[in-house]
Amino acid sequence: MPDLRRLPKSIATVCLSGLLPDKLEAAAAAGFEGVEIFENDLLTFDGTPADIRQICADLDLAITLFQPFRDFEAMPEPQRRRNLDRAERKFDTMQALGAELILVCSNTHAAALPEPERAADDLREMAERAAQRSLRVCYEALAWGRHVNRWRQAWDIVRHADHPALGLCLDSFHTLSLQDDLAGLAGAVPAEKLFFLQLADAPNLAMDVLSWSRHHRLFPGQGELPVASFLRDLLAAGYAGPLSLEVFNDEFRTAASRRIARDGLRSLIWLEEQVGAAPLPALPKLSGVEFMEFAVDHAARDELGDLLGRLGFRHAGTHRTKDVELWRNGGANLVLNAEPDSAASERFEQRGASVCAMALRVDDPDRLVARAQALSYPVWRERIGAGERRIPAVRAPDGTLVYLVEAATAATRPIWEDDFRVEPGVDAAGLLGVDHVAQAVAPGMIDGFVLFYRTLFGLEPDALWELADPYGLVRSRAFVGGAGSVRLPLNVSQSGNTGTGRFVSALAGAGVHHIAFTTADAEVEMERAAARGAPMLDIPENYYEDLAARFDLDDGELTVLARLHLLYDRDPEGGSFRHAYTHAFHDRFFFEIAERRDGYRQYGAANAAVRMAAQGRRRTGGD
Ligand SMILES: O=C(O)c1ccc(O)c(O)c1
Ligand SMILES: [Mg+2]
Repeated sequence: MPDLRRLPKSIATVCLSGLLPDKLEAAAAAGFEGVEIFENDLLTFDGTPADIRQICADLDLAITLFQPFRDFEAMPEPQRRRNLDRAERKFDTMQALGAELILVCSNTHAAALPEPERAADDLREMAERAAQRSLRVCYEALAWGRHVNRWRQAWDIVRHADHPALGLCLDSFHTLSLQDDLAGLAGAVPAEKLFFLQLADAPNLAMDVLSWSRHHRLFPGQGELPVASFLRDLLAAGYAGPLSLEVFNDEFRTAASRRIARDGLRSLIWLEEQVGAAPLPALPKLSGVEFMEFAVDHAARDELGDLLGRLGFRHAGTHRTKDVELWRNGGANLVLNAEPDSAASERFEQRGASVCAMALRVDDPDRLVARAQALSYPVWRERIGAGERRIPAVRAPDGTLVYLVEAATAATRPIWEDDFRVEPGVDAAGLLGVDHVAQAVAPGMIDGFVLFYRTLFGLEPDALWELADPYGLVRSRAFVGGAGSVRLPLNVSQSGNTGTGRFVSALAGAGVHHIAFTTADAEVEMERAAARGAPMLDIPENYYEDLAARFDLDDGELTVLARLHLLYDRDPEGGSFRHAYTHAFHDRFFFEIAERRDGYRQYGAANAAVRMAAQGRRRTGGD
C-alpha cells in the first residue's frame, strides 16, 4: 500500500460556501494541499484565471483538477465538433489557471449516442489535443449518465481510447450509490490509468440518485456508504493521486466555510486511519458517563436542587475552592457549577441554566487528548487551584465540554475526592448511572456532531427514528459506544416549533436536551419519586388503552404504569423498557428515569410522540 501520508489532501470548491477566494482561504486554513476548481466558481469570480492561480500559489494550494466538462462524448455532429472547440477553450483556461487535469463526466444529454466506440474516439481526440498542451483528461461515470454510469463502462471506453493523456476518475458516490463496488479494479485497470479519486459519503436515502448526489452528499464518516473499503480497494489497485473531497450539500453551502473545510480535513485524516495507512492515537475504551455538569446561578441552583431532591439526589459534596456542588443518587453524579469567570458562567450568561459539560469515562484521557489534537478538535484545560486534579476536556461542536475522566480502578482514587469535600452519608441505592444523554442539534450542525462523536470517540450510529412532535418532525439517531455504556441520541428538527426546534433557538444552537438515568426497577423508583412529589409528565389514559391492545400486559401491570406515569416499550428481540419523564426545567431540559430489561437496546421511540405532545400541552398551558 502506498504511504497515504504522501497523498495530498484536496477539496472541491463546490463543497464550501462563499466566493472563490473565500473558499480557497478556508481550504488552505484547514490544511488542504490542493483544490478542485469548479468551473462555476470561476465563472462567477470577478477576476482572471491568472488571479486564481496567484491566490492558490500564495496559499500553497495545488489545483488538482478543473471540472466539470459535461455532455462531451458520443454526440452527433455538429455538436461533436463544437464540443472539441469548447474543449480547446477550456484548455486555455486551464493553462491560465495552472491546472493540469480536467474531468469529463459521462454524457447525460438526450442526444448522446449509445456507442462506446464513438465515446472512445471522441475522448481519444480530446486527450490528444490536451497532450499537445501537456494537459490530461480523466473520465468519470456519473451514476445518472445517459449511457455510461458504471466505472466498468467508463474503463472500457478509456481502455479502447488507449491514450496516455486519458485515464479514469473514480468517485465513491457514483459507485456506491448504485450499490456497486470496485471488485475487479485491481488487476483490470493499470495503476497509471487511475488519474483521480473523489471521495464522498451519503446517508442511505430512497430517492433519485441525481437529487441524492446534488443535495445530500457528506464527508466520509458522516454518512452510511462504505467509503473506507472503497478507498482500500483503490489503494490496492495502486492509486497514488490526491484524496479529494467532492461533496454537494445544501447545508455545507450555507455554513461557515472554515468550519466545513476543517471537518472535511478531519474526515480524510480519519479515513486514512480506517484504511490502516496513517494511524492516530487509538480510539478510547469508553465505560460510561461519570458526570453531567450544569451551568447555574444561585437561584437556578436552588430550583434545580429542589427538582433533583425529588428525584432522590442529595447534595453530596462541595468543591474545595469553587462555587460548585456535587449532587448524587447512587451511581449518577451531577455537578452544579455557579463559579464566576468560568466556562460554566460563560455558558450561563449565553444560555441560562443548561448543561455545560459532560464527563466520559475513558481508559486513557491523555491518549484521547492526543487523538483530539491529531484531528484538530479543540482541547480545553480549566484553571485549577493547588492540589486539584486537572481534568482534560475537548470541545464539542456547540462548545459543550466533554471531560475525559480515567475510569476508576481499585488503584486510582475517584476524581471527586481531590476536588470536593464529599459529605459523609450513604447514597440511596436508586439510580445506577446515566443511561443516555440526548442533544438537540440545529439542522446545519448535525454532520459536524456526527463526525465529532464518530472520529474522536469511535461511537457508532444506531437506527434513525422519525419522531412525531405535535408541531413537526424530529429525527433522532443515537451514537453508541463502550458496549452501550455511552449512548448519545442526537435530535434534529427542521421545524422551529417542535420541542427540539424551540430548544435549539432558545439555547443558541445546540445542547443537552434530556438526561436519562438508569434504574434497576422503575416501579420502585417512581413510587419514591411520587412520594417526594417529583413533577412527572402526565400521560393520557388513551396511551394505556393502546398499550393494552399492543402488548400482553395484565391489568394490574397497566394500572401501576398509569399511576406512576410510566411508558412502556418492547423491542423485537424481546427486551422491554419502562420509563418516565419529568417536566422540563425552565422549558429547557428534562430528566428521564429508565429501566432496561432483557437487553432492550432502544430509547422508547414509540413513546416519543406521547411525551412530546404532553410537553407541548404544558408549554401551551393545556395541562
Ligand atoms: O452533479 C454533477 O453534475 C457532477 C459533476 C461532476 C462530478 O464529479 C460529479 O461527481 C457530479
Ligand atoms: Mg465526481
